Amino acid sequence: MDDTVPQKIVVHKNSQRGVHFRRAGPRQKVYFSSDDVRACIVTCGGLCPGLNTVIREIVHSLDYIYGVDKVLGIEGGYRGFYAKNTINLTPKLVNDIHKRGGTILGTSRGGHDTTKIVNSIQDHEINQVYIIGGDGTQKGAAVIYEEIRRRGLKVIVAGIPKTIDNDIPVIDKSFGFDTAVEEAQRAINAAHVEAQSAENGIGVVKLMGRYSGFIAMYATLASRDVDCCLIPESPFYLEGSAGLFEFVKKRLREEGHMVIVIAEGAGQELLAAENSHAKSEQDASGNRLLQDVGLWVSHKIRDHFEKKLKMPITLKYIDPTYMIRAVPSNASDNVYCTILAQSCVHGAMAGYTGFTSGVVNGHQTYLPFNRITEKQNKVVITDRMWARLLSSTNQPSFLSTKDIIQVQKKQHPPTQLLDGDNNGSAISGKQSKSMA
Ligand SMILES: Nc1ncnc2c1ncn2[C@@H]1O[C@H](COP(=O)(O)OP(=O)(O)O)[C@@H](O)[C@H]1O
Ligand SMILES: O=P(O)(O)OC[C@H]1O[C@](O)(COP(=O)(O)O)[C@@H](O)[C@@H]1O
Repeated sequence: MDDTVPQKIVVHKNSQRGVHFRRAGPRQKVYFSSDDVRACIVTCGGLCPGLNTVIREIVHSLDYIYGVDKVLGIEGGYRGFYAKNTINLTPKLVNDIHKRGGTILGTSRGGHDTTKIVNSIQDHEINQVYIIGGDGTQKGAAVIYEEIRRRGLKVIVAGIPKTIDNDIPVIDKSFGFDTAVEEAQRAINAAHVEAQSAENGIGVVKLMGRYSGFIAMYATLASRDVDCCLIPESPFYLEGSAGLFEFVKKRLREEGHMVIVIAEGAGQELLAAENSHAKSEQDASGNRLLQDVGLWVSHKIRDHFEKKLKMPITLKYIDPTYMIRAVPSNASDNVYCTILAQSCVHGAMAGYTGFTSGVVNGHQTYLPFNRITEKQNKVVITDRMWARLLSSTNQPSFLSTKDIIQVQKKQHPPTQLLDGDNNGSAISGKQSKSMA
């Protein structure tokens, strides 16, 4: 490895602007002339609008800006390095792909075998690896980077963070999130039309958000047709005077119809309590598989109103989750993907490695992988945005004063985001993943 440039990454809180970065530079420099670059791109984890746009922009930037024309696409996620063929990515081939959802390279969960992956990188004589994916993927990228260093290879590893859930910390937002919020409006609108047209009509819409309710929160705020938004960060309950059933009854009495938006990770503890023998299952990457809370809450509401209260309702449950995830990125996400991809290529061509490309407080930064994998971004239910949502829907907060104090303690740990300080207190929704 040629010259090593150790840099201290300082992250501090600035009262005006939140988290702010100084000299957030990665550590190694690995220089190449354009003629020598042989790059590859891989996409891993769940789908997200904008993946194709990022692939397109990496290929275009490498070719148009730096004259690099040897770019391989690794098919099918990490396991594609050792189990599949590669494809040559040319500017012409990728020209129109941003108009399509998904990823032209394919993706997968599990299958991260570091030795096989790095062997394959060596066999293909690849010296720039662009890795697009969520926190699991970026953890995988960090391991590949360490193995490359251990073997003393002259190979750059650069990441671009992806998750539709917007739960990657530090960065301003994840690409694809805006598109997801926009697309969710169509489902909410359909639920509203259905509910409005029936007697005691209730529309229930499930949106993605495994551990965080950002899509549900922003989709609710954007729509104005939503009467109640339920997210993983804000536990809710059904019975009692401040519970969901009572609120539904009140809204039906006042308005004659209502719409509930529920993030897929909400209320999982209620389902688990009812189903205590059910084995908790995981996907190939070690992510917990969720039970269908939308279906569950729909059944509960039906049972309560029709069987217990003998009150007729018309409930329609809409699950648009995969339809939302499959759409192409919208205009603003396309621009955002372009910024991330171009900056990532500039970083790699400037010789940096072991970084992921992200926008922080409006500034393009290169972040070490661990910065974005050590915790997860969550909706802070004692912050203004959630308060705005509560005011907008006028739904119950489902919280007592004691709960609020506990939430504040949990969500505002005393330590600031200074280097090394937050490792111990990191919250991880995907703890101790088992590798496939
Ligand atoms: N801790 C880890 N170390 C190495 N690889 C990992 C780790 N966690 C996940 N991966 C790999 O990253 C890929 C994507 O992870 P996954 O959790 O499915 O999606 P995401 O990247 O969107 O979080 C998978 O191939 C998985 O094997
Ligand atoms: O694609 P799968 O395996 O069904 O996973 C669905 C999950 O993927 C997500 O869309 C995003 O998860 P990742 O960030 O891990 O890719 C979640 O919202 C959802 O729970």
